[in-house]
Amino acid sequence: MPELAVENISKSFSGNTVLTDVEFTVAEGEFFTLLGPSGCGKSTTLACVAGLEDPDSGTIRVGDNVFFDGRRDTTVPPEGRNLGLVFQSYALWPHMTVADNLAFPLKLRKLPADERDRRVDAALDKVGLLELRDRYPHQLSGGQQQRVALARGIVYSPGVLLLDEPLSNLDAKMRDQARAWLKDLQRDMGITTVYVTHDQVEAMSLSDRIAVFLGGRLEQVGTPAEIYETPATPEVAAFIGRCNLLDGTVHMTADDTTTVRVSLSGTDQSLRVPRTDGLHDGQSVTVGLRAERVRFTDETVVDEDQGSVLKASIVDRAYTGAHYEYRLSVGDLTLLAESPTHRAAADTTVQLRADDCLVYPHG
Ligand SMILES: Nc1ncnc2c1ncn2[C@@H]1O[C@H](COP(=O)(O)OP(=O)(O)OP(=O)(O)O)[C@@H](O)[C@H]1O
Repeated sequence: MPELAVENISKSFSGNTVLTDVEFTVAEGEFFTLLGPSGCGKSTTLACVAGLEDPDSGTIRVGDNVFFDGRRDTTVPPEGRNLGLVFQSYALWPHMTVADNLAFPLKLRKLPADERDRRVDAALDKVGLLELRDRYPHQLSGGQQQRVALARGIVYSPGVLLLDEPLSNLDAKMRDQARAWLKDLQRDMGITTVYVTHDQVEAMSLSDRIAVFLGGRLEQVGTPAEIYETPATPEVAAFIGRCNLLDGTVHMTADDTTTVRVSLSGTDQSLRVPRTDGLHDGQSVTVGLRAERVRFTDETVVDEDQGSVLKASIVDRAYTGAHYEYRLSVGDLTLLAESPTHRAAADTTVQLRADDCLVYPHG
């Protein structure tokens, strides 16, 4: 199966720009997720790939098959793209049985009846619902309806499977089960998949690679580990997980070999961050620091190559079951921390490893 290439697509609705130069490729058999907050343009991107919307410019193709080319005014209608589509609302036809729901797209493709039956049963078998083939949608649970919708998405062996928040109608427990099941199905079938979600845990656990969308632009494309460990911008860092963003100024001396000092705005305390080529004395930076990397310590000093300790006060703590979430104040700054341990004292010190600091120079 060839790769899906989306090149420089832009889109506005009534003069309101919702996509700007969006560009990504999805490799054969890859599970690729479009992740971002509500309204950032994920569904519009998927709709452009599906042919339900036309971009204003750019190109979309699968291998040599051009679906859309803004320069040539080429656009292939959705039914000519051979894509499987599954939406959040399962959109099953209520008056048709499960089997008829699946057979319908095959009828549209004019497949003979015996071939239709064979494919319907094979798809239902894949999602583990063969025995429910003669039921109507209202006789199924939400999770079963979602599986039928997925079976309908794969029944005609599409080149690419497009899924728009397919699990978000399920309760939390069912969603966990469905996620594992969906991942297994995708891997077994080796089908190239584009998945839309605003749920970062879902994106991290399902995807080979994630494209992070913010405000109609693609901020970063990478593996879940890349996105989490080395977010390209402070905005991506803030969107994924719980990340502190602290502004400050670099103070560099000739003795600084591995780390440099950053004096933080809002407090008279400083951090040590890795010395990198792009940094110079006096430079304004934003330092990103994940909440779970803020560690309570009883030490008051630490080797400068390792990082820093800050004096902090605990303002608030919440027990989540897996860990405690702390809100700390450091001068006028607020610092979020996560820890499995309970700290009772109001005043504390926290250790921040230089290697855990994500440094974003301004301008
Ligand atoms: N048909 C339309 N007409 C006008 N504006 C639209 C249309 N479709 C989408 N938009 C706007 O485009 C922007 C992006 O919408 P889109 O549905 O792609 O976002 P999303 O990231 O998928 O959000 P959600 O997770 O809430 O579905 C939003 O501001 C939305 O209001």
